Amino acid sequence: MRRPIVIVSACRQAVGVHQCHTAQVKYVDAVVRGADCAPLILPALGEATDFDAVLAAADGIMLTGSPSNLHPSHYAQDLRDPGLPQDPARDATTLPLIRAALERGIPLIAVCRGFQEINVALGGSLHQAVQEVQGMLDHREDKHAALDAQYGPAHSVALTPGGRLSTMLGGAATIDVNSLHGQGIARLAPGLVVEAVAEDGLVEAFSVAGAGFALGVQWHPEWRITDNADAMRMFAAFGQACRAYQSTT
Ligand SMILES: N[C@@H](CCC(=O)NCCCC(=O)O)C(=O)O
Repeated sequence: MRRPIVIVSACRQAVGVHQCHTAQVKYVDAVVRGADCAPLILPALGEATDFDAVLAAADGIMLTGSPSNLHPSHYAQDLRDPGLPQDPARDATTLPLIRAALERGIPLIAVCRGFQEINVALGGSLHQAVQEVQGMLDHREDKHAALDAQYGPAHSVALTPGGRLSTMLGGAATIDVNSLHGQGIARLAPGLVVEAVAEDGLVEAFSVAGAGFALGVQWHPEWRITDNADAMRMFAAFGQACRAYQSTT
């Protein structure tokens, strides 16, 4: 039997003088080495995407992180800091893709921006700068530190007892996670089930109620995935869900 095909979301950004569709190697590697699936990078074509054709080929979807932010018009707010990177082509690709994938029951795993995209696609909202919200921690990385420090453990999250993520991780109550984001969940979308929260109450992981496998995390399990037993378990469970979905099509 062939490996399940996992669609990996891309960003649209300039590399040198040219516009490119980009997906970081670590996200693609997580699909290969963590989930044992075959990745296909989906360009950020927005409305020009043939969603039916893409979803007919998909056994799973991986929504990646990105330095860019979702445009706040998608959750009815004005843009507070135009200096931060935006990616409207990615917004116009991933938001409809998420809704259509959930309708079809295609397994989803989402990291950081991808996690925020699921919340917004389903009607939730974001804090545009978590660190400016009273009582919240600064969840951003030190951009001057070495990469291993930026992606190293930053804080713990409490997992929902008996929840899908805790169960996936052998009943763990807390895990240490890295943290590289300025935005975060403000209003949780209807239908999302909290799977983990940070010390300041920020929702850091959720699943989608009633969906076969649809898990989003605010942290980066894909970083050095083969060295991270929890991350390998998460992606193995995702790969299993993709194989189960593939067997039904
Ligand atoms: N820009 C958003 C999303 C954060 C995010 O996805 N960070 C990842 C950065 C680079 C990487 O892909 O590793 C925010 O700031 O909240």
